[in-house]
Amino acid sequence: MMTDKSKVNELDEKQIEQAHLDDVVDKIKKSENQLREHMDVAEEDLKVINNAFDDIHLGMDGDAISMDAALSIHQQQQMLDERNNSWQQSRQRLSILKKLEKTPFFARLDFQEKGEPKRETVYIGLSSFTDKNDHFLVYDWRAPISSIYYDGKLGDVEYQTPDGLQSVNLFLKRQFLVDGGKIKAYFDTQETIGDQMLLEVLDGKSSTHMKGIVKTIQSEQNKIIRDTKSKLLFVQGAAGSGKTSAILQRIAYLLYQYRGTLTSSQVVMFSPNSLFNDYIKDVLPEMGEQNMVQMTYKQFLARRLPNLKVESLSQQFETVVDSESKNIGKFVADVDFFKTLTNYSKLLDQSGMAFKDIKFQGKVFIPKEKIQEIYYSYGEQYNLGNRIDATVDRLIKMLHRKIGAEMRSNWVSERIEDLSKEQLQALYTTADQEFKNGDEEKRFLARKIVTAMMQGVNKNIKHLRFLNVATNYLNFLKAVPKIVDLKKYDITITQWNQYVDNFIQNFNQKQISMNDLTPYLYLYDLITGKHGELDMKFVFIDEIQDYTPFQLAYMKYKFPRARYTMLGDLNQSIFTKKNSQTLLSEVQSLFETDETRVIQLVHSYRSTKQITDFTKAILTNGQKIEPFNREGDLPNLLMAKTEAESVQHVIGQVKENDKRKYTTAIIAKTLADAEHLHELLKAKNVPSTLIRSENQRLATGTIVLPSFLAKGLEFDAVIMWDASKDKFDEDEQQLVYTIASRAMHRLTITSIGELSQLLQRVPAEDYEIEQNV
Ligand SMILES: Nc1ncnc2c1ncn2[C@@H]1O[C@H](COP(=O)(O)OP(=O)(O)OP(=O)(O)O)[C@@H](O)[C@H]1O
Repeated sequence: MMTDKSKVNELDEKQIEQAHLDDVVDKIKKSENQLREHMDVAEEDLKVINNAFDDIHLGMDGDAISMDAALSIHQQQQMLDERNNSWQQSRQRLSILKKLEKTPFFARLDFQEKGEPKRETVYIGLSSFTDKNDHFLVYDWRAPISSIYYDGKLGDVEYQTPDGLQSVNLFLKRQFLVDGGKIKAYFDTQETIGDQMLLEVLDGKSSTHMKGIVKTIQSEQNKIIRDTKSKLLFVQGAAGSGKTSAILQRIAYLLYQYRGTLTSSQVVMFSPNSLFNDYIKDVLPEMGEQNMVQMTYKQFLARRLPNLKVESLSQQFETVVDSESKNIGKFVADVDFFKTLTNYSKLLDQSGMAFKDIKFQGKVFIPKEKIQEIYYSYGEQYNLGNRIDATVDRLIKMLHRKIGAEMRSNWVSERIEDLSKEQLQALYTTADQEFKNGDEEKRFLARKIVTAMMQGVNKNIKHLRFLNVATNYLNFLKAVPKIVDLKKYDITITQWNQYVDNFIQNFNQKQISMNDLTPYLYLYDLITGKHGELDMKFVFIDEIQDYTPFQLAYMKYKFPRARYTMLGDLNQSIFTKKNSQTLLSEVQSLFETDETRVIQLVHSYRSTKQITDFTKAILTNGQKIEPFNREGDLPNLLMAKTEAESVQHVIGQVKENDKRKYTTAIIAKTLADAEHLHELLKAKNVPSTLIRSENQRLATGTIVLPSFLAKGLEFDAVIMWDASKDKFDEDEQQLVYTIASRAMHRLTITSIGELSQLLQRVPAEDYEIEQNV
């Protein structure tokens, strides 16, 4: 209990803080005004320069341009760029100040540096703000000193500065809840970020876009955010433990830390699907930073093979694999297979590379045997990359010689004779081009015609179309049983041959599976000698459990100089199923041990304690999960006898959720299930939006979506549709877990007839059964 006196003190204290906040807001507003004036001036300048530009252009007659005018244009252009930049910067700063104006700071630290006589007080906010004497009124949350807000306890603490470790004695850590410039409450906390503040934040409603978490970053998350040493930072985190949140803050941190040397285009994030991209796209801009490059792994690869159709998410998810194919699936997804392919490519240095004829007008122009001869005429000191460059040079020279020969062929003379006046004019360099004699003119025209005709051949050579990548890949697949002892992987020769046949069949229909796509492109890169993207500095891979070790090895090859942050939840492997448990060790094998750091996040922040307890019980052999203490209803199970009854249950639950202002996502196992349910709801006049593909946007209101699109997302309320007996196989517990763990406040399970075996093992006290709703 607080005494009356301390209450009075607290009131006074709050007023003092409010007065300070008002003062800071005042200064921010002044600063905004100055910026606006500055922008007005820059805009005026831009207009003046632009007008002057027009004058110069008007002053130029014809194409004769004087040296003076050229210089003047150059100067004007420079001035234009400068003013433009300064205008852009002011605009950016202004938008940050606008945010700061609403919540100038969210924390305060009182401390004394070792060896300094005085105590200091600093305030922490979204961005630094200084008054005119360069005195810091607010420190950026990413500044070195701010880390003690997230990390340490009170007392002696340390933080990292550019000059090394700094020790301070921390007396006070205060958090503010600010809304519209008013301090609603403040909490003094002893430890790291207090639970009270976090509870306030987590109790809020979900939206179609993710929010930032700067005010309440947890100390374990802070480790991820501020790591600048590791080459590989591997984060295993339970569902809802803030992995995605932490990496977005990490990107903001890195952009701040390496300001001037790192741009947002040197940071790439691979995310599970495009829906998810849309979901997180506001987080960085809201922190005043630009978004990184963002794509899905499939987009990254498929853009290179526009003529091949790559298996879709839904196909990938719904393909039923028998145990034989599982072994092969595992084998071709492994790091060992990556190494096998790498070694095979070295053999191609000596012999065996397959080529295609270069054709011209449907006829063989340079036969593949000739190309092969050229290719292997280069000695051992050549590798695949410069061997191909040398071959291209030779082929282009051959092409030029062929142009000379071809000019004398009959079809060229005939073509020249048939040329109309207009066509002739188009070929001449100038309208009144003169020639010594008819022969010279004919030669000129013949060269023009043949060169134009050969343009295609020229392009094909330069684009390496003479390489037969498909045949090379096929040769490799066929050679596999000779290079690898397939028995070790429980694969028979017949099974392997069947697999190769399938690949061919698919390929002939211009289709390729996700599993085959990466090895195919890897071989492509090896034989064309393509370098990776050397400029990429940070690569983030979310939902790592859905990648195969082969794919990760390939990424490392594509971005050889980057630092990697990989995060995921081995409990949520919905595409690779059980194989993922060994993923960590396979990934680690790609990096040096002393460059690798593994961090585990075990606290789940998304869901109420009741929901987390329920979801935890689904996993028989899962990673560690600890619920955060936020209370809510027990998950409810609605059991129906018929489908019609179950639909009524869903409708009833949606209504109840609506009353509580919860948005509901109804998650069905497959796309077909989701479509079917959507129809059933429509027939009952219950409005809902069906999310059918990853290219759609999340809508507000009730949505229906298949499980594989729910990845990474969260909703106030989740209804799991049709968790009936035999709906899920034993090895699909991770999928069931993923679906259930999307719920923040309310989780409902429906079943028709008996309940799924996977849910029967959840202890009865973890949920309520409602038979007739
Ligand atoms: N430190 C924090 N402060 C406030 N909210 C947090 C914090 N950490 C996580 N959250 C919230 O918890 C929820 C889950 O976070 P996030 O989506 O980042 O988790 P995740 O580990 O990526 O989950 P999943 O693996 O299930 O996709 C989000 O609503 C996020 O805002």
